Amino acid sequence: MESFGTRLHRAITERGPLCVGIDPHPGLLARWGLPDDVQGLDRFTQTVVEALGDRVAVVKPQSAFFERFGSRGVAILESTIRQLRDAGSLVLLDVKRGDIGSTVSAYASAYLDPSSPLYVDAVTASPYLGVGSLAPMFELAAEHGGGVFVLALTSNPEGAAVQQARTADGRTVAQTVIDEISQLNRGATPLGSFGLVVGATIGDTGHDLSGVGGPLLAPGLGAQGAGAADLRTVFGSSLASVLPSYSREVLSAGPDVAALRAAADRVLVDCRAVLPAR
Ligand SMILES: O=c1ccn([C@@H]2O[C@H](COP(=O)(O)O)[C@@H](O)[C@H]2O)c(=O)[nH]1
Repeated sequence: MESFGTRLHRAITERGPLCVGIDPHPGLLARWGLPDDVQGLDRFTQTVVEALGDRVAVVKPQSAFFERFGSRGVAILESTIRQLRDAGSLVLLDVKRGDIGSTVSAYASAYLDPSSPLYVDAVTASPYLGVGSLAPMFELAAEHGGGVFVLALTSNPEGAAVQQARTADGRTVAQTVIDEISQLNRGATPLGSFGLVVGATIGDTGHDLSGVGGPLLAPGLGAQGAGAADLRTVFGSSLASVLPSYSREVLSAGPDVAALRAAADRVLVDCRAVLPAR
């Protein structure tokens, strides 16, 4: 079975280095002329699937915006995941899960076991109960060709106080996460299956990302203020591993399908101007 890293590498080669998030904010639903209810959510996600499912390498539904409608919202998330995968996108579910290991096993089954209704190609995970507590996710991902993106240096301004705090050995908390994930990817080619989340908003923090060997998801572009040019400052010599991620910047072009496609094409051109050819 092909690893997630191999599948992601191919998707990026074929479709370009871009992840687009599905974040149906109430304000976006209103802007699209849709009600803030389950029908509005369904119409919104159907439109994004139609516009981008067959052209963007990775689509990242933000689970919170589906969960806020309860079981009917989660049912729409399930069908959205299936439709995106059928259309050829890799689906990265943004859920930022993390807990003690025995509970992480259940999260792993929920998202990374192919028999689950919420089965996706990859998930986001929080390492703040210890990177080791995420081991059940790493194991199930490896078994079934899935991926895990672990938060390292998040795009929000509050993240730095925790993530850039120094540990007893002098490394930052984030650097310890980076180093542990680098170990997991050792020897993987062309790309490891274990990624990191590093915000495009954080500037030059001096962290060493050169040995990660897996994808570096870069949210914070567009609505949070970072632009493609900021990727150079944040990632330096690791630019070749970056997967830029945009949500509101692209989604605000809807509901017209052609306009959504044009917005995704535009941000991809911006990113290609900065990232090495892949
Ligand atoms: O550090 C992080 C980690 C995750 N996110 C998520 O990405 C999108 C960003 O949406 P935009 O509309 O492009 O701002 C959203 O789902 C966040 O929860 C992040 O922003 N930063």
